[in-house]
Amino acid sequence: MKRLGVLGSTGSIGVSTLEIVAAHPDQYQVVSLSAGNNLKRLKEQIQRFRPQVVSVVCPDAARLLRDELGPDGPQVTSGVEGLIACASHEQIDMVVTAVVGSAGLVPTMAAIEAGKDIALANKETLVVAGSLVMEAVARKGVNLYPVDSEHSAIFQSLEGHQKSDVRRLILTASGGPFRDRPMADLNQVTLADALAHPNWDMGRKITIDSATMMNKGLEVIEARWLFDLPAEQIAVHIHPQSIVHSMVEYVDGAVMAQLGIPDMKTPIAYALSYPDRLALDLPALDLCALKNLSFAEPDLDKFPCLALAFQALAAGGTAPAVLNAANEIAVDAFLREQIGFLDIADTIGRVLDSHVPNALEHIDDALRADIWGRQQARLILAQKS
Ligand SMILES: NC(=O)C1=CN([C@@H]2O[C@H](COP(=O)(O)OP(=O)(O)OC[C@H]3O[C@@H](n4cnc5c(N)ncnc54)[C@H](OP(=O)(O)O)[C@@H]3O)[C@@H](O)[C@H]2O)C=CC1
Ligand SMILES: CC(=O)[C@@H](O)[C@H](O)COP(=O)(O)O
Ligand SMILES: [Mn+2]
Repeated sequence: MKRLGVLGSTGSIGVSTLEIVAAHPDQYQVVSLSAGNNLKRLKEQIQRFRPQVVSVVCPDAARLLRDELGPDGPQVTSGVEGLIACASHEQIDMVVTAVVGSAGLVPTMAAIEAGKDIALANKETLVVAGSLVMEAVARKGVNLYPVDSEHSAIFQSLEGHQKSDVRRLILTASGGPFRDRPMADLNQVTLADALAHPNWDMGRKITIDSATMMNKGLEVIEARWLFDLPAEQIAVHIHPQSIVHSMVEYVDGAVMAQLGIPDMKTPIAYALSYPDRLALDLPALDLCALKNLSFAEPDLDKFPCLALAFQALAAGGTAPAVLNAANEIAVDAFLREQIGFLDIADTIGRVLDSHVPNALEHIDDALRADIWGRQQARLILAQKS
């Protein structure tokens, strides 16, 4: 029996994780659940999974929930302290980090410091402080398994091989909803257009990241830290079908890939059950029905966010944390329909260009850069309105 903490249980990854748990009650038990503001869904999950501790963002919501659940309910916590409590409860073996954004960093670090294994969906954690997170993982001797589909594919394609034999990692990208739109049209696209991902059903923030291709930029930085390889050995290929989830090219020319239907349950389950495989009730990949699997270089002029991510990775130190912070603010403004699609990349580029990176020696350096990047992005957005 593996005992789980699920951070971000009310979101897309969180719900898929709990569906896997529900299908394998003899193998997984839920110790903690953390939500943001979706109390209705959290209450349903509490009924179903009977956790010992839960957290929500607002203290007022926590008070209401505590009153409603009564003395027989779980411990109800809130804010960052609540996330930390859900990440480090003594009975937890593994924490699934499915919170969105840099809010995932502090609880993920708390889980690592408490000796928990990590199933990492929250890519922003590695973007903001990858070197520090991976140093903590090594120091505490815990396991960190990727949930992100591309990184799970690379993890699987690396099994049984040596890092020194890798020529490059090839991350596949769908290209998002605007892959085939002329660049000149991108100033007119709507929120609804950007939320219409061609292949994946995901939360709103990552769906916009896919439309700008910042998602792939964040994933390049995530791969750099997860697999300890420099940016020069990480390539991105547009693969519209999202069937080949990513690849590893070896020095002898062999290319190892992982294929599957685009459903996050497969990589989530592998992170939960590694090195075993869980039986999942998913449709098989119908190889004979695949008429075309294509690959192409990304267009960095049309998708400047991807270039900005490479720029931040090359700058190092606090630059990726600033890139991520500016992206979170700009995407939030786009989701509120306060800015246009092209304003996202413009804002991030201007924030990044005004940043002089500092060294990342402590988690506080990353958190300070995160705050600074948010402030700068808000200033730029205020000038736009
Ligand atoms: N969805 C996918 O297929 C994939 C997602 N990922 C990554 O996984 C992470 C989660 O993505 P996804 O599930 O799509 O996102 P969702 O938006 O669907 O879910 C996010 C979860 O985090 C909670 N949350 C949001 N903000 C906060 C906060 N400040 N403090 C605490 N909790 C918060 C939400 O709570 P509530 O809803 O209750 O407000 C929700 O439970 C992201 O980092 C994403 O990049 C990676 C690969 C694929
Ligand atoms: C499912 C997953 O891992 C997402 O990160 C997905 O890859 C997004 O698709 P894009 O390739 O369009 O960014
Ligand atoms: Mn991904």
